[in-house]
Formats: sequence, C-alpha cells, structure tokens
Amino acid sequence: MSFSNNKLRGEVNIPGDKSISHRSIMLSSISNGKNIVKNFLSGEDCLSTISCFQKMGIKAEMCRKNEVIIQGRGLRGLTKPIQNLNVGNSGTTIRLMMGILAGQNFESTLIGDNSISKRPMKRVTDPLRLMGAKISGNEDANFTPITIGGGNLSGIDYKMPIASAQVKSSIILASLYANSPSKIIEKNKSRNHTEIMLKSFGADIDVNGNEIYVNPVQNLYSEDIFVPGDISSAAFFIAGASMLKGSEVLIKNVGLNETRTGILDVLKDMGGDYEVLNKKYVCGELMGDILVRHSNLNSTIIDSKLIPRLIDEIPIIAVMATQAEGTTIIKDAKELKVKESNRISSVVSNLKKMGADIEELDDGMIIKGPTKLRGCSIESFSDHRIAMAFSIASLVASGNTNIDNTSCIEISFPHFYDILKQITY
Ligand SMILES: O=C(O)C1=C[C@@H](OP(=O)(O)O)[C@@H](O)[C@H](O)C1
Ligand SMILES: C=C(OP(=O)(O)O)C(=O)O
Repeated sequence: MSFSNNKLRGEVNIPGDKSISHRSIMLSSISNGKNIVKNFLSGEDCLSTISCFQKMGIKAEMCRKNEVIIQGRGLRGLTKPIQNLNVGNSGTTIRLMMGILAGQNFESTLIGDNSISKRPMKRVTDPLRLMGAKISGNEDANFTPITIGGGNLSGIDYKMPIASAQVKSSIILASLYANSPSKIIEKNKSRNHTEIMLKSFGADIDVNGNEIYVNPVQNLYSEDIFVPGDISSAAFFIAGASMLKGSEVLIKNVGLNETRTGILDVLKDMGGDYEVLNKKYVCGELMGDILVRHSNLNSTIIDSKLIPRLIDEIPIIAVMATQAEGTTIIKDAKELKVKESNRISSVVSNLKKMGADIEELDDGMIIKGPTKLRGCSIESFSDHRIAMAFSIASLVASGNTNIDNTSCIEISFPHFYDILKQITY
C-alpha cells in the first residue's frame, strides 16, 4: 500500500556509526600511541566528544574528510581541564566519559545543552559511586552540571536495572581503572561496540551471554579503526523505500552488528522486501550492503528483548507502522521518554496531527494501519531522530509538511537532506 507518488531509487553511502565514532575517540585517547579513525561521523555529537578530550590534553585532528588522527596519552594521561567539559546534546558522550573520568586523578565538571540537563544520570553515577568515584550534581547527581573526582576505584559486581549500552559502557570503562575485577550483568543484550573495540585495544574483557567480565589493565594498545555506516541513519531510507511504491535503494557499507539490527528483524516480520549483500568483518564489526524495495507491509509486535536492538529506530518504525495492514504494538520502551525528547509523545502527537490512528501508552504506542497521512506542521522538539522520521513521513503524506528546527539533524546525520534529495523521484 502506498498513497503517495514519491519513490526512493538509487545507491547511498551513509555516514559512520555514531556509537562507534564516539568510542573510537574515547579509546584512542586513553590508548598508548597514535590512532587513525576512518569514516568517522562528523556529526555534532561526535564533535562534542572530540572537543571534550581536546580540553583534557588530547591532540585530535581531522586530517582528511571524516578521518581523525588521535595521539593517545595512556589510561591515566588525561590532564585536568581548565574549563567545564561541554557534551552538547550527547548522552553517549556524558555517560561514557564519566566512566573514564572516574579513573582519573583530577576533578572535572560536565555540562550540556538544555536537553542534556533533563536527562537522568543517576543510572551511571550510582554504580560509579559504588566503585568509589566522588560525584556531585543536581538532585543527588542525577542531572548536570555533574562534578566527578576519580581515582582509587574498586571492581564491581553489578546487575543492571535497565537495558542501556551507555550505562554498561560507562561501568566497563571505569572497570579498566579498578583495583579488582568487575562483573556486569545485562538485563537484555544492548549494543556491544565498547566490548568489541576494547578487546582489539588489548583490554582483558570477556563476554559470556549477558555477563561481561573486566580485569583492570595498565595499558591499551593503539589501533586504527574503520567506522561502518550507521544503521540508525540507514533506517530512514530503509523505511522510506519500504513504504513508497516503486522504490529500490542500495545502502552501502552499513554496520550489521546483531545488537543493532532489530529494525531488519522487524522489517522481515512486517513482510518487508530486502537483502543483505557483501557481508564482511572490519575491525571486529560486521558490515554489508542493504538492498531494500517497496513492499506491502503488515503489522508487528515489538517488546523488551528487541527494544535495545532498535531503540533509536522506533520513531521511524512507528511511521512505517502507519502504512502497515493491522495493529502494531510497541511496548517495554519507557526509555524513549528520556531521550533527546520524550520520543513516545513526540511521535504520537505528530503522527496524530498527520491523521494516523495511534494511541499513546506509558511504555510505547499502538498504531492501526494503513492510514493516509496528510501534510501539516510538525514539531521536531529539536530531536534529530524526530526531524528525520517526519521528513520521511512527509514523503508518504499528501500535501505539504513543515518541520520546525531541522538543524538538529546535524547531531547525527550531516547532509541528510542532500542524500535524500539525490534518491527521491
Ligand atoms: O551506547 C550508545 O552509543 C547508545 C546507546 C543507546 O542509549 P541507552 O544506552 O541509553 O539505551 C542509544 O539510544 C544511543 O543513541 C547510543
Ligand atoms: C539517544 C540518542 O543519542 P544520545 O543518547 O547519545 O544523546 C540518539 O542518537 O538517538
């Protein structure tokens, strides 16, 4: 079913993975030696990570397009920043960096933008305090500004109360600095880029199902990194091509780590038409090309086990569900409320305005389809994923759609509109 005349056709290269780009800067900075990162995502969030590490004495320069050279200073070689560390809009930067700062011998203060100041940090500050870090901040260190003084950490045996790769990664990074081994148990498996990259940097880390074992180390080696394309960015074209009649898009060199491919599993369940081609491993991460064609979609049910594997794709999956036959249920996704915006209400309010049959739940949404979407004024809530999801929805809708503040797209996907224009017919 497709109610619009637009279609997506052609071949696209999407920018590097945001999660892996952040980690490449962080691990390179605390390694011993020079690292070259290729296909780095030059989006605002990852540039915030570079800027924070530069303030702690790290030399990181963008030499060619999307290529960064970083001179690591060792696990304990960062220097006390003169200014506050500003993470901008980036939850990944603040939460992972806290793990590293917990191991340094100096005190530093973390700040961010308006959205970051509303996002909960206790999920990270609680376990880091249990390890011995000295942390203060608004509402018992739940909100920025957060001041963290590190050193003298002990290992931790920690069962995670929420499924979050940011929390897991922060504890793993702090565990490198502890005086005893750590064990972290995940509720549901979340993205494992930290574990994969740390292993290639020579860390003593082992994974057994949902359990992660980290032994402290003295040094990390330097290691050049190639960053695969971001499946969370590819998701917009995957969904667009699936919904728009006559579409066929080849998305090249996309990261296919199975902790991130929930959207492909969902699309398969919805009757989507896609193939994965040219699979290969690069720097321990699986990547390949995704060829997607239009198909008549049916509804699906998404719950707890799948959620961490597609958390950032839920806004665009919800748009796709409006074009699918039947009732789609998305549940166990309360985490969406504490992203750059409350993504449950951002999606539901905007899709309602477009004419979708959608009901808001405390932990997700119920969408009945297919419905004809109509163009209208959309609020992005300065949230990049919402701005992009509704840019794709506007291609499916009749009439004109205006989206406010689309500049937030720079957070994760520079040149999104240029690429979209190239393949829209
Ligand atoms: O570790 C990461 O790189 C990320 C983990 C996820 O957050 P949570 O850990 O809060 O689920 C995700 O939403 C975010 O975009 C990136
Ligand atoms: C939630 C996101 O990022 P972060 O938590 O790093 O701000 C995202 O990119 O959708």
